[in-house]
Amino acid sequence: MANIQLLTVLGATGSIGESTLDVVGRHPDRYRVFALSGHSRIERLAEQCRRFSPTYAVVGDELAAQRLRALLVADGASTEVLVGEAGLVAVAQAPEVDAVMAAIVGAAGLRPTLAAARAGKRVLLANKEALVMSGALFMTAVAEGGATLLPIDSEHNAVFQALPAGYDRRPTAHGVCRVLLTASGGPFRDREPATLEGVTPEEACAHPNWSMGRKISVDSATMMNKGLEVIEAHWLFGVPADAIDVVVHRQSVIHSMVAYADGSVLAQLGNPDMRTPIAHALAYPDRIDAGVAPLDLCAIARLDFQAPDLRRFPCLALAYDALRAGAGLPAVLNAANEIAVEAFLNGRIGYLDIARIIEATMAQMADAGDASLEQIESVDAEARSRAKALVKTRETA
Ligand SMILES: NC(=O)C1=CN([C@@H]2O[C@H](COP(=O)(O)OP(=O)(O)OC[C@H]3O[C@@H](n4cnc5c(N)ncnc54)[C@H](OP(=O)(O)O)[C@@H]3O)[C@@H](O)[C@H]2O)C=CC1
Ligand SMILES: CC(=O)[C@@H](O)[C@H](O)COP(=O)(O)O
Ligand SMILES: [Mn+2]
Repeated sequence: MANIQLLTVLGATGSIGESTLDVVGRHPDRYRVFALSGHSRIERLAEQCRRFSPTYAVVGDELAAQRLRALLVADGASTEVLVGEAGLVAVAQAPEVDAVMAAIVGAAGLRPTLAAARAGKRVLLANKEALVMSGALFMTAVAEGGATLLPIDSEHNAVFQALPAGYDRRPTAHGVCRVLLTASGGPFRDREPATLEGVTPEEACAHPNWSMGRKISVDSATMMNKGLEVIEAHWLFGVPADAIDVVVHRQSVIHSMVAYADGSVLAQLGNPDMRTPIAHALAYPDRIDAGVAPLDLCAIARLDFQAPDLRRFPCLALAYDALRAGAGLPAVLNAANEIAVEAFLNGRIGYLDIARIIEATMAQMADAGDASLEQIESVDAEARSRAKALVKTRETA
């Protein structure tokens, strides 16, 4: 029997957080929860505290902390409530913690995830934006902190499973030629761009295969999600942009592939349920029950593949551009995307404005650097402010 692992779940109230707690709840003999974090869903966080009795819960501000404390006192719970980024960093790097699930959405997760890496934790990385923003710095933190980095993103978890044991980010040394990331194509994969001007946030969030938070659902619709994943794959596996392909595979059954020098292509398959990569990373190298139904290939019957249409999905091309440009451009891309997606979800701009705003922000910040965390955060702040100004011009257009 493995030792009991003590876990911090950052972003516990979200889609990945809930799936993580579902898997953890199936294995009380393997996992205990040290800390949970939430942001707006305070009642849900209180319910999770009731179920998992963490030592700490973290929320964004003092008002939310007061609400949570009142709910916990009514339950007679002993969970202590911490506040803000300092609280997130504290529970990510606490000496007692073995593993940190990094499942906050967006740049808000950067500092706590970096703290977990620097403290040498087993980092279960869902928060792809943190890695996209700070790639070189983040991978240095993992190496210097002695952390174990395990990908949760379904494609990267699949690639990790298809790579040889002991893979050390040197593709040619291991006979790895290409990484093939599969993409569902999202809800608009069969639509002509000219028909997308007036699509609503609800339509964009209606992913054909996965149930996810709203930000990543819009990213899947624009295929910026795949663009972020190309950059994520570059940093995780040391593969250059030219050796990372995107293959549209509408069934989301093959989660990604690795092509080798001898012509072999290794794939990982499974039902589209995030509890599989979560359970894989939690238990690695063991295998545990994730509560996921077995894959029925005969019922699925066929698997389709096609090349992505970059005219239909300009965000994917912008992400390749940012990766090839290097330095701070991925952080600019990410920040502009976060602002544009939020504006779209709030009904302030149209769907097609998302790519236009990102492209214009990147053009304005072609010299952005990434030499330090402070520089990355200042690039992030400047890109947000420029993207917000562009949102204003499109709002009134
Ligand atoms: N969902 C999925 O299947 C997949 C997700 N990912 C990645 O995982 C991450 C999480 O995605 P997902 O679970 O879908 O997102 P959700 O929106 O469902 O959850 C996000 C989590 O982050 C919290 N949060 C939001 N804003 C802040 C903030 N400013 N400070 C601190 N915490 C905050 C939310 O709290 P609250 O809800 O209380 O407001 C929630 O716990 C993303 O980076 C996404 O790209 C990767 C692969 C698959
Ligand atoms: C589940 C997961 O990992 C998501 O990132 C998923 O990949 C979204 O699907 P597409 O981006 O392929 O539409
Ligand atoms: Mn993914």
